[in-house]
Amino acid sequence: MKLQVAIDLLTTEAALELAGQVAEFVDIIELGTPLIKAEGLSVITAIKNAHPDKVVFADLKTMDAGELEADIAFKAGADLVTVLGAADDSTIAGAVKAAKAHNKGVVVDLIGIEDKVTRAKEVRALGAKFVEMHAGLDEQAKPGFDLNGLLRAGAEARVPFSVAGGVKLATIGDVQKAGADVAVAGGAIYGAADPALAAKQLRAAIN
Ligand SMILES: O=C([C@H](O)CO)[C@H](O)[C@H](O)COP(=O)(O)O
Repeated sequence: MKLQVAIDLLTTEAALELAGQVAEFVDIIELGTPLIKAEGLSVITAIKNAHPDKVVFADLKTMDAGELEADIAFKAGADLVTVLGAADDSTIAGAVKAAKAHNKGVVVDLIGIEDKVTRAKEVRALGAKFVEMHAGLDEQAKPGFDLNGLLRAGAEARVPFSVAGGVKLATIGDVQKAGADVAVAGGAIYGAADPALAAKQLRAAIN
């Protein structure tokens, strides 16, 4: 299973610093949606230039204009971009078209989708490289939230998937047992007192 760090910080400077601390322990570096909104596509270029050997994941959460949005992110240096599962099939197909043109990939984020299993199969057929079983920061903050629903959906869908939703040291083993291809950890790394140690421990837990 691969490890993806989600950088939900707000400046390129802070993102570069965090990426520098944790890159050796992760496979994929995600530029979070708030970071891309704050800094623009230039943050993608800055991270790719600093870490050309890593997969750079631009969490665009595209909802429309799939081909156009994916194209500009790939041109900026992204290897993977996200499109929302709630988007029209034509939006997802458009992003996949751009990915094929650049030899890159589209990840479909199933945040907010009720029937994640059905939609996962549909978007995989449209050409998604993998789907993200995702509970966002707001959903995680609701009382009683846990990862189990995401893990069940991932195991049931039988398509390549990642899990994102507050994954931490105590839960990353469950993500791996569920058969995920990628575990995403944001707050567990960037919110830690020692992000490098947190990333190292997450990596060690899945090796
Ligand atoms: O995608 C995310 C969220 O929507 C804000 O951009 C997070 O990066 C993702 O949820 C992973 O972060 P954690 O949940 O803090 O692990």
